[in-house]
Amino acid sequence: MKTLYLLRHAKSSPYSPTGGDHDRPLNDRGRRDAPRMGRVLRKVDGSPEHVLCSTSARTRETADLFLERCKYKGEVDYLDEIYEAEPEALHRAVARQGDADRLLMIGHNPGTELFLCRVIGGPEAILRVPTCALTRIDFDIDEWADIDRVNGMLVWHLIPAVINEL
Ligand SMILES: O=C(O)[C@H](O)COP(=O)(O)O
Repeated sequence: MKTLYLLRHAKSSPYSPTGGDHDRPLNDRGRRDAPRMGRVLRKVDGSPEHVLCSTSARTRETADLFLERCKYKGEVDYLDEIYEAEPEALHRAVARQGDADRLLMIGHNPGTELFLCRVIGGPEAILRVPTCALTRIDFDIDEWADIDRVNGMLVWHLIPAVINEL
């Protein structure tokens, strides 16, 4: 079995030090939510085995805060192809992964939401993915390349608005 965790970056600031979208950092809410969600993953399931992350500043900052609290000690693959990606590109990035059974991918909307809805076999917009939402999907497969073969099973879907009330 393979487990995929999808994390949309935490809330970002509209202001970029360079003027470019790629360089926009998180805002205060995002910096508060990302470590809280990392702690939740550590408590619920433990740390992932491997991490894929978009190269943007907001996803990198989310990864730093989330993974520190999650106590993840491995490598992070920062991939340009995840930045503002279509769901097909996210699918390709996951499908070529190797041995890790528990993979975390940190990306953007609308791609993350569309990809999630597709892999669980639902219509588009069956689930809303706000910033810093974290979702676990299990696949009854031995290789990530077989991700097309079965629908993923939605195990849980956590959003900061709920987590922050606990
Ligand atoms: O996930 C997203 O919607 C894009 O990365 C844009 O980010 P933003 O909604 O924080 O501006």
